[in-house]
This record gives sequence, C-alpha cells and structure tokens, in this order.
Amino acid sequence: MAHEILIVDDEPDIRTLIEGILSDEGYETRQAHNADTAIAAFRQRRPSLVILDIWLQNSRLDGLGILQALHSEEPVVPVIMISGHGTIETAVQAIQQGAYDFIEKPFKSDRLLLIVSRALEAARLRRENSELRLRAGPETDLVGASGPLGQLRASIERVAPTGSRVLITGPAGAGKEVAARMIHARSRRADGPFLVLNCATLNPARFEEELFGVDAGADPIAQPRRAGVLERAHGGTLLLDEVADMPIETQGKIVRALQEQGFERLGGGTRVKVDVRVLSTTNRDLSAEIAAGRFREDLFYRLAVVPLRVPALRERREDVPVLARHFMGRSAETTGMASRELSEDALAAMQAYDWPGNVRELRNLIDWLLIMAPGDARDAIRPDMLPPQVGAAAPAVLKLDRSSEIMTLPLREARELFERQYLEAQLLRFGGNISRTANFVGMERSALHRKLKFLGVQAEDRVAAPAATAP
Ligand SMILES: Nc1ncnc2c1ncn2[C@@H]1O[C@H](COP(=O)(O)OP(=O)(O)OP(=O)(O)O)[C@@H](O)[C@H]1O
Repeated sequence: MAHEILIVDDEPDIRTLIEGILSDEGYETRQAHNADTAIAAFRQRRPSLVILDIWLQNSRLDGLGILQALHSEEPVVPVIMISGHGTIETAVQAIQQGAYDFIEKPFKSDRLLLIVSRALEAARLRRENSELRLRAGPETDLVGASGPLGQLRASIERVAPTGSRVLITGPAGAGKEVAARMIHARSRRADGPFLVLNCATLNPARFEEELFGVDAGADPIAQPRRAGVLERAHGGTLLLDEVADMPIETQGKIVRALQEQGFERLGGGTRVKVDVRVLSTTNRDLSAEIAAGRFREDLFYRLAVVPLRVPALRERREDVPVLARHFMGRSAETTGMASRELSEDALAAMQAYDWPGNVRELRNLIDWLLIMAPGDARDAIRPDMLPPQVGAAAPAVLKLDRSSEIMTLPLREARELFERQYLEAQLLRFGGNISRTANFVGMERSALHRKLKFLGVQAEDRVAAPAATAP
C-alpha cells in the first residue's frame, strides 16, 4: 500500500509543489495549513510521515508546538521539518525534540525525496525491531555490574523461593517488571503462569471484571464464563503493575481476596479458591498516597511484606556500559543486523548522561544507534554519533578537541585542567568509588586522594558495595 504523507504548510504554493513531487513518486498525500487542521488530519488517520513547516501564519501553534502535539499522540510517526531563512536553529531544536530531519527552503526535489525515503525506511526498521523484540521474549534477568544492582540481585535471590509478596518501587523504566519476572523465574512457581495486570491503563469500570472474572449469564452463549487474572494466575504469579492506580473500592476487595486466597466471580457469585503469589510495582510514594487517602494502608502492608527498590540508572552509572553492550547484542540478534562496537568515549558520554527514562531510554537509544548511526558496521560508535542530549552530557575532557581553551594556557595549568576534567569524568563513571577509580586510572588510592584534594575535586569516598551473594 502506498505511504500517505501529511503536508503542513501555510503557503498553498509550497503545499502544491511538495504534493506534486511526492505524488510523482507514487506517495499519497494530504494537506493542512495550520495547527488545528494538522492535528485533526493526524487524528483522523495516522499518516506514514509528516512534512511540517516551522513558521506558520494564522496558526495556534508553530511547527515545534505541532511536533510536540503529534508526538505526544504517536511518537513513532517520523516528522520532517521545513525550515526557511533564519529558522535553522529552530530546526535543530526540533531534531532534539524528536523530528527526524529538516530540509531548508528552497529545496531540490531529489533532496526531499531522499530524506522522505530514509525517514520511512528508519520508521519501518524501528517497527520491525520492536516487533522482533516482543517475539524474542521479555528479560528475566537484571543485567548490570554495579554495587547497587548486585545488592538488588542478592535480595531477589533470597526472597524469590520464599513465596512472600514483594512490592517493587523505583522510577519508570528502571527495571521493576524485569525484577518481578526474575523473582517468578527463580521461585518454585517458575513453571506456572506469570501474568501482569497494568493498573494504570485499565479502565476503572472494568477493573474488577479483569481481576475476578465473570460468571456465565442465563444464556451462556451470549455471556460465557470469563476467568479473571487471579484465576488464570493460579499456581503462578500475578504482577499488579502500577498498583497505586487501582481504584480504592477494588483495593478493599483485593485485601479480602489476599486474606482468604479466594474471591467471588462477578455476576453469579461462584466462589473460586486460588493459590497465587502477588507481586506489585509502583513509581509513586505509597506513604504519600496513603496519607492522601488514595491508597489503603491495610493493602500496603499486605503487598509490601518485602519491599525492594530498583535504583534509577543515574544512581548506578557503572551499569551503563554493561547494559549498552547487552542491548546491542540482543538488538543485533533479533534484527539480524551486524552488531556495532561502542567506543570507550561514547560509553563515557553515556555514563555521564542522567537517563530520565532510565534503562528503557538506554535500550531505545541502542536500537536507534544500530539502525541510524552513520558509517559502516565495522566502525565503532563515537560520541559525535549520539543524539545531542546524550552527547551534550559528555565529560568536558572528551570535548577537548572542540575547545580551544586549553591552548590558551601555560603547560602546568593546561595539565591541571586536563587532570581535573579527566578525574571528574572517571569518578562519575565509577559512581564516586575511589578504589575502583584508582584501580582504573593506575594510581594508588592514597595518591589519588591527594591529587583530588590538590585539584579541588570533591569526592565522596564511597566504599565498594559487597558483591552479590546467594543466600
Ligand atoms: N537490568 C536490566 N537488564 C536488562 N534489561 C533491563 C534491565 N532493566 C530494564 N530493562 C529493560 O528496560 C525496559 C524497561 O524495564 P521495565 O519495564 O522492567 O521497567 P519498569 O520499571 O517496570 O518501568 P515502568 O514503571 O515504566 O513500567 C524493558 O525493555 C526491560 O527489558
């Protein structure tokens, strides 16, 4: 089927010109002239791609605003910005906010067609990649080498065989679901089912039906019996994902179900006895939810028999290289593409970045790099191939070639500047741990201490966390 492209520009001539170029190549097109018509057209039917002018007259939002609105609904549809004279900076900003590329006015038809076909190809690969990832099955092991992750793994190994209920907290994308799958996989229920009930996306009106199931109606063909997740998870594990979003009325019912290891189906009242281990996750502060009257305290104590916390990725930067290589391997395997090396400099830049989206963001970045990074599969990924927000976090020492500051200094000061930046970057990589940093940079611990003091580098001397041990 032909790709359909939405052209958003306030000038009818430009829209007609672009439409002509695209339809000669067999693309279908639609047009919009301002924010409202663009968003309406987008909602009416998702296009394969959007070509979007930055500066629009008589429009509620400019190109950047429209980009944000479209991406909040559908982040995978590629958007190509059209920049006029004086809007290049905005175009660069648009790329930082997720636009695929930009094209400058006046443009040649060949260039437009090239960018369009590349954007469509990249979107196709991304789609295939995530489909393949789903087929490859979810992770059931927390990958990582840092002290905090080692401690978490050790706690999981200890709690998994006990059958206790576990509440897993931590920020979005940090790996809470992976931790839950790991608990199930290492428990005596490993051969039983593992089901996830996402409390955040479920319609509150359908919650109890999903949880407890429904009895057959008077006419069982019209309304057959439907088992809920508690029943289907019998002999296995049920994960209540984002449990803070469970409606308060349902919370009371689940307390009773947990207490009695049984419940009644809706619509008929058949009593069902089940043996299910319940795990739950949340990225909210449940004590604040309890104080605000949105979460039942008795449910909290039932779910949080053992509380576990998955730390944010920026609290365990040592995991970044291990995870990045792991995802590169997995992504290459599932797509059949050749895996790419990640240069030490690129990994150091990635370690310095704060990862607001945590491991999920890192995983998506690796998928993106495998498909989009320029150069041959044999070339290592360098820091300049990283997206701007990640590259910008690179330690100053990696950008020396771009800064002329060092050339204006006498040797002693230049050396000190370099040493300071280099050691700050290494400390960041090793999570502030002096022993590991000293080991890596090839200095005695005490000598490194002295050097840091001399250079005025603040260093928290954290002791290496104990390695993960089995119970
Ligand atoms: N330590 C890890 N090892 C391997 N993969 C991981 C790890 N942590 C996270 N992932 C991967 O990162 C992605 C996000 O992880 P997960 O869904 O477990 O996060 P979450 O904390 O449950 O997020 P949310 O709160 O948004 O549901 C998944 O693709 C998962 O496979």
